[in-house]
Amino acid sequence: MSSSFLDKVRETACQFFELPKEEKSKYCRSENEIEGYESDMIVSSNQVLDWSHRLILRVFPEDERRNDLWPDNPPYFRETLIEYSLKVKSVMDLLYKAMARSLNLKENSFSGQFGERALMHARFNFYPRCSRPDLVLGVKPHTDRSGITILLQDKQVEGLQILVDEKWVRVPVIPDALVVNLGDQMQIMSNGIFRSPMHRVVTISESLRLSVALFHEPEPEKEIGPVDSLMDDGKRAVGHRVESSFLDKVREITKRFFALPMEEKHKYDREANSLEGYGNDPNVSKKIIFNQSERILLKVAPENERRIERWPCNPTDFRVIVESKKERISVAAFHLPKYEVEIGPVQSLMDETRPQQYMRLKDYRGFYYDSIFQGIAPLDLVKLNP
Ligand SMILES: O=C(O)CCC(=O)C(=O)O
Ligand SMILES: [Fe+2]
Repeated sequence: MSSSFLDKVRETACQFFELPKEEKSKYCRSENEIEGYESDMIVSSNQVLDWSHRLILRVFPEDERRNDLWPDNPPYFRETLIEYSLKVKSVMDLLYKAMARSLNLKENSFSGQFGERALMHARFNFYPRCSRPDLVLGVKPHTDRSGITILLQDKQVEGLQILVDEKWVRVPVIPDALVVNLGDQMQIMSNGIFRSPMHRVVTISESLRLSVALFHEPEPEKEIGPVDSLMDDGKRAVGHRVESSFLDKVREITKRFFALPMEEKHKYDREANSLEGYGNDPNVSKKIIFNQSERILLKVAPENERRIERWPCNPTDFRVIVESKKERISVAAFHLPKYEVEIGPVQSLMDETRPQQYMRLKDYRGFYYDSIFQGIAPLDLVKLNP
């Protein structure tokens, strides 16, 4: 979608919210209905309100549009929303397929659950300036109930935050990027592998903020559920398609190896200049705190680079187990670019407002170990203008 088209969507929404109150109230939400225009801004002592105005409209199925609630003003509101929704829908279709493929599922495992009459709702959010941002939120913490939500954020003003490990993390404004959020129904269909994150919108006193969210969800009569192959007997998620009995074996040989007497484990010791073998953190700096843990690190692929003499023969099935599912367990877990290949930020993720943050580089290992010597985080070594 072109930058100018996304600007047009924002502009259209803005023009609606700028209409006089009486004009907007023609489209007011009635009690017990979802669609229409509404604002939560009546201040009440015992109700926690959202500091926002919003307009909610069902866009699909087409024959369920409440045309009486679609604004006539600005005049191109309708065509802009329809064009935008169709474009977003095709992005969503791609995402459902890609997410299924990433779990080795059939492409239609998720999209096939939505039905012919899947719903798409548009929610236009308008957050006025707020003199006490410490007291109110733009939107209270919630998860979306959708499959996927695609959010067009304000071009300049941040506000969205996501709860990650019990901390609120800001979602940055990247002009012309769309934010993809997964909703509860995606969490259900993926048997908990894809999460529907808790998020909220904070208010600020300096500027108003606008966002347009499109929510896509299955047709209400259709039963949805976790994709069969994402469940094993104990109904645990095994999206990686490795049977849980095999995972138990991996845990067991790992435990048995570490339970061996020290002399036995020392046979596989890491040599001074090598990463592979048994040991703990290389003791290279006084500044950093070492992990109090033992580990054994083995290169599994490429196959001809394995140092087989470092692979334990005890427990006897160690080599067989590590080897037998190599692609699924070890390679996927430690997948690195080839050391000779230069990597760097993707060009289209950099612009004037978000200049290049990290240098282009080859063989990150060098930086990684240098950083241990210097007692700093490795990413700080490769960050530009820290
Ligand atoms: O305004 C935003 O950035 C997010 C709004 C939101 O979470 C929602 O409409 O569900
Ligand atoms: Fe949301």
